Amino acid sequence: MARIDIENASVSYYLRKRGGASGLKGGSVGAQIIVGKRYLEIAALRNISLSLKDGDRVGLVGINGSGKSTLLKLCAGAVAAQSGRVSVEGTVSPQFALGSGLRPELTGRQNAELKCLYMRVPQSMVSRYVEEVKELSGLGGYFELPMQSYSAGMRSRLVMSLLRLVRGEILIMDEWINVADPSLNATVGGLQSKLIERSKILILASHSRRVLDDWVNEIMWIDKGEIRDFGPIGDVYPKYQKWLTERNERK
Ligand SMILES: Nc1ncnc2c1ncn2[C@@H]1O[C@H](COP(=O)(O)OP(=O)(O)OP(=O)(O)O)[C@@H](O)[C@H]1O
Repeated sequence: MARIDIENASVSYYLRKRGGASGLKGGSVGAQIIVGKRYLEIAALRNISLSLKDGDRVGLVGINGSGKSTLLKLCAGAVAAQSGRVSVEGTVSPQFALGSGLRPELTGRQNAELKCLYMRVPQSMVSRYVEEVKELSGLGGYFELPMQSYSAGMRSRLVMSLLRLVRGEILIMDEWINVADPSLNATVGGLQSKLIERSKILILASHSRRVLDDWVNEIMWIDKGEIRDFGPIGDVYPKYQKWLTERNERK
């Protein structure tokens, strides 16, 4: 049984203030910037409440900077709420930031081993998983060379293949991964589908209606760090789309 219960949670990022406050007034995207004496506060999420249980498949929509990734991070325990309550039952497997923490001086294999550590892969399964990452990546001998010797496409192959390390009951995805190389696309797509089918709760942020239609049944619309609407995809998505169109016309 997996559950996510969030009550009235707010998350802000704090930045040290440099220079004056002029020019910091709102743009058309992003959270409100609150100017303090020494710090700037970016109020990324404000009073969020939600309750998810087994079988829930939720898509997050919202324009750039509305707070989708921050909400995913909150559910994954990667950021803390400054106020409110967050309770998560079940193993969480974030798919976001697969490429973060990789080190160019290490080989593909060493990076995959390091990633196993970050993603809490049980020790007994590490060598099998690393071999599977190697197989998936198609990098062959390059898997044993430092990542700094890879081409951009080879690096992205390594990152995509790390998807094999994602496990858990609660699957948290920041965008569906589409790979530039068609020879890897079907494999990565298949891997993502399998992960979703096995998960108990799915939260997927995406700007693509097609991806959302395929995988979620409910939509949460986030705007300036607040939940603007939450419900069946057929109800909420058209409202969001209409709002987007009107917003673009006003520009
Ligand atoms: N590490 C950070 N430090 C400071 N501010 C941040 C940080 N991460 C996000 N923010 C700010 O928090 C707000 C919400 O950002 P978030 O990344 O959650 O939005 P998003 O909806 O996922 O955006 P996008 O669709 O562009 O990926 C934005 O105003 C952003 O500038």
